[in-house]
Amino acid sequence: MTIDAVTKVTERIIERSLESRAAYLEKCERMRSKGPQRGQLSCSNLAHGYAACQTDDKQTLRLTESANIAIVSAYNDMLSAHQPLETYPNLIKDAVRKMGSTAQFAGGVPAMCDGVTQGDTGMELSLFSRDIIAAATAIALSHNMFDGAICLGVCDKIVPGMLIGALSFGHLPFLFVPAGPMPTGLSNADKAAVRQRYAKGEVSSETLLDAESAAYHSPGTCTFFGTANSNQMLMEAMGLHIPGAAFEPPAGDLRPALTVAAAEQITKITALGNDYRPLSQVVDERCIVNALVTLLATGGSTNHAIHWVAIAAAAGIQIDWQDYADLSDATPLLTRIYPNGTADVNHFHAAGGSAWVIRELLDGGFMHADVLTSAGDGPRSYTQKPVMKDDKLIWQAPDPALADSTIVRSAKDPFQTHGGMQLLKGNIGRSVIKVSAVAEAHRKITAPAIIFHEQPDLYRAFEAGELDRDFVAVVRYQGPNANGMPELHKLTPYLAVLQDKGFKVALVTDGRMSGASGKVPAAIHMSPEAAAGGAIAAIEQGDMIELDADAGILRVLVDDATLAARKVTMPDLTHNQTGWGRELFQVMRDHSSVAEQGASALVR
Ligand SMILES: O=C(O)[C@H](O)[C@@H](O)[C@H](O)[C@H](O)COP(=O)(O)O
Ligand code: SF4
Repeated sequence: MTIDAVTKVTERIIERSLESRAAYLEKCERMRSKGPQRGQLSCSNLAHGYAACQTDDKQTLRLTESANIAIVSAYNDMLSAHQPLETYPNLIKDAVRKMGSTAQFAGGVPAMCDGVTQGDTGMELSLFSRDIIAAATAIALSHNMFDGAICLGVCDKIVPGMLIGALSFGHLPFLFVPAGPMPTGLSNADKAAVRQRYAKGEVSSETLLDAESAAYHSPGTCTFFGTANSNQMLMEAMGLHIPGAAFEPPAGDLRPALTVAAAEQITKITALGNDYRPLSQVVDERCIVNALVTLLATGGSTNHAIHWVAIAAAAGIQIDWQDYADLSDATPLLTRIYPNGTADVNHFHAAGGSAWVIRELLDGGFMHADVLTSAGDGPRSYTQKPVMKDDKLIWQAPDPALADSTIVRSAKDPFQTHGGMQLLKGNIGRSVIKVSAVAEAHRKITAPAIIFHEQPDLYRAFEAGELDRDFVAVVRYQGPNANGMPELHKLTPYLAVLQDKGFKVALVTDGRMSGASGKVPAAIHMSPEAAAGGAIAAIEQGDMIELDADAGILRVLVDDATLAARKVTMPDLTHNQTGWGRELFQVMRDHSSVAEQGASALVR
């Protein structure tokens, strides 16, 4: 039985989405009704489609009795989280062939590492790379040779982009296959401490590099609960993984067994069999609410206040930040994983992991239990953890003896009675803040504004000693129309040093923060953005800004008439519109929707 607030928000979303959802489902039915995809192709199309296949595969593909599975992969050597994916396609092909079906590597999608681009120009392409990934996924699937698909991807914009692209083929079933976290190295807290010491000039860049290299040291996803690991948690909650695939490490025999299990499962759930599970039926309004509740219960990435709006829209479902806020008010915080605590995702997994969270949310009535999933039998199957027993993959409940109460809590005794995210309203616009990572003492601040138009301006002011005081950093012209809405996570060590010195500091921006950003209160995704004439552009040096995260208030203490009468001079933004590929993204900056609608140039 779902609790009232979850039911209320779900019904509100269904109501709001009636028309768009019906149109989406009609489109998917139109694609399905044409029958097995390759059966619609001409002889020439089909021959081209299997020209490079092995002879026995060609014979199988000439017929339409067995499934042909698309593999779409975000493999590259740049993302530690994606490097292990290199070997997965052949594992999948062999497993599918053993099922009497075929699999083809349908296409690759690009994947950017936000850790490599953080604070650098490349970060200005990051958000829009999600839409490029969505389009690349559609290009891979456009060959219409397929009855189902497996998507290999993990990181920030990649899973959202692949899911948006997959939803354009909602008549097909999909499974998402990750590679798992890297082993724990230098703890996230120790890494952050070295960064702060570097910001204060106390250690050399050599020492900093040693610390960063000890934190990020091998294949696998980085171990903070940022956007990538939030993706994995939400894929479990939406039933788009093989249960428990999220946080098993890349090494060892479980990971390949889970990948083979995904290959076997996808061949069973196509329209050619009798257990058809199209993506359009899995991703419905209740599934989206299950994802939001799980995000809020785990203090997941604020980027999902943008990505899941775009994903929902791709399924004809309309959600907004009030939905997040109302669900957050009703959802208990069940985990403390860095930046919301000191444990990392490996510790979380050992303490019970995704299975624990989903069990607590289902038992507490916070998640819809009666929904279709791509594997198992509804979300309840995702309350089990995979183990190898006598070389066989089986699932069992997490061991209660391992449930470390500093990392995971029951819904009856949570860390907080409300979730990790808050909607902020006021005379500057609408923004969001992740409260799960901000200490109570720092959630309320009234202080003068200091205006910045570029991240380095803040570093320079810090180094010049100009910031040793209470202030609210207003970092603007960082929205999608301005420069592609980069994450401003490089500001964290500087602001954290000032907070540790005892100053009351906060950040207000129309840009983003990383899912790994934490202890400094940051009102982000300000809509409308400065470059679109938002009120954030009219804030002047010294204006008093009031932020009350718990009350959901953010305002500049200037009367409306004065604020409206202010003349705003738009800074010259042309310098960040060319170089390092940015000229290729102008059309996306020009046509992006606002953050609260998913900040997309493709999905509406
Ligand atoms: O949203 C996220 O989770 C971040 O974009 C993350 O993917 C990025 O890599 C951070 O920069 C990591 O944190 P550090 O920069 O602190 O290593
Ligand atoms: S989690 Fe972030 S930093 Fe780590 S590989 Fe993925 S994108 Fe890069």
